[in-house]
Amino acid sequence: MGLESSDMSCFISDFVQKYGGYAVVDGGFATELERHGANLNDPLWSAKCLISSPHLVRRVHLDYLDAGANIILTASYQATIQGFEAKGLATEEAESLLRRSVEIACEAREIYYDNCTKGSWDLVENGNTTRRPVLVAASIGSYGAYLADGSEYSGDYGDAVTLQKLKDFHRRRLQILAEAGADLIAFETIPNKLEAKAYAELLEEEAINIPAWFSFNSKDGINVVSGDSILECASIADSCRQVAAVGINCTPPRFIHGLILSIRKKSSGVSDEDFVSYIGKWHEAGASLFGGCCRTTPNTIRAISGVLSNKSSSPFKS
Ligand code: MET
Ligand SMILES: [Zn+2]
Repeated sequence: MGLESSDMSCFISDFVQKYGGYAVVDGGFATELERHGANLNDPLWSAKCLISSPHLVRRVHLDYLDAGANIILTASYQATIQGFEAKGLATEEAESLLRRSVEIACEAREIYYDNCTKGSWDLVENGNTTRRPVLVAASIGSYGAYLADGSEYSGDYGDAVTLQKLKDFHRRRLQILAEAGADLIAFETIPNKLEAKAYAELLEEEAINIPAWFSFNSKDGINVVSGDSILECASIADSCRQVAAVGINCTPPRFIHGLILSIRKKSSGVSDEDFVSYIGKWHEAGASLFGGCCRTTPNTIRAISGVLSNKSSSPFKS
């Protein structure tokens, strides 16, 4: 898929507008892999399953689709060429695993579509029934995720990590994932301004022709984890023509409302009840993409999907 630049920045808003004013994103991928018995105690974390158990990756995508997600994120969050090479894989093998992460998500989507009993997920559009669409977002985790030292939650990479170093680190993976057949790129758990800038510059330099979303994480509800201003981070995203949405992930639900108000753009987002009790407020604050992250499960997503579909039948402020 390739889009004109104006189509890219409106891609998410057009999508949510067309399908009821919101979209449901999946929840914790690694969390659900572990629930199925995967041992992710490894520098590759969830991406380890791309090597050892691709069937489980497909299973987890299907769990989230069955739970009502209509945007699923690939298992590539912690999949990096450098990380695979550190395991002894050749560069070509590493690159093909990245492509595989997108293919597996697309396969799960096909299986899901095939299994949908007619009527259950159909939307009526201009009098015709259409299939409820599912988007595949290629996940890109931050440099800190590759380091596997928790620095995606501090945003502190040290002075040696420059803008150029981050761009060099991310460039090839971004190129591969953008050409692998995903509908969009999901940059997740962005902990600082520097990395947001690196992504924005790479999207431009590489002329990436699918849209992207930027998702930051926060531990105080005010700034991103590094202490950089969420507003400054969001404006880096805003000024990039390929960025179609800005949001928050892997952040305690109690912080999300304030952050949405700060960002004033689109947002994605731990007991299930807790999580779900916030959804209406987040929607009213202007968010339109709702999902989970670590420690959320298909049950969380089912509950979110339920709340939103009930709400959309009543007048909804946005
Ligand atoms: N999409 C990734 C996952 O759910 C994001 C993790 S945030 C540390 O495993
Ligand atoms: Zn997370």
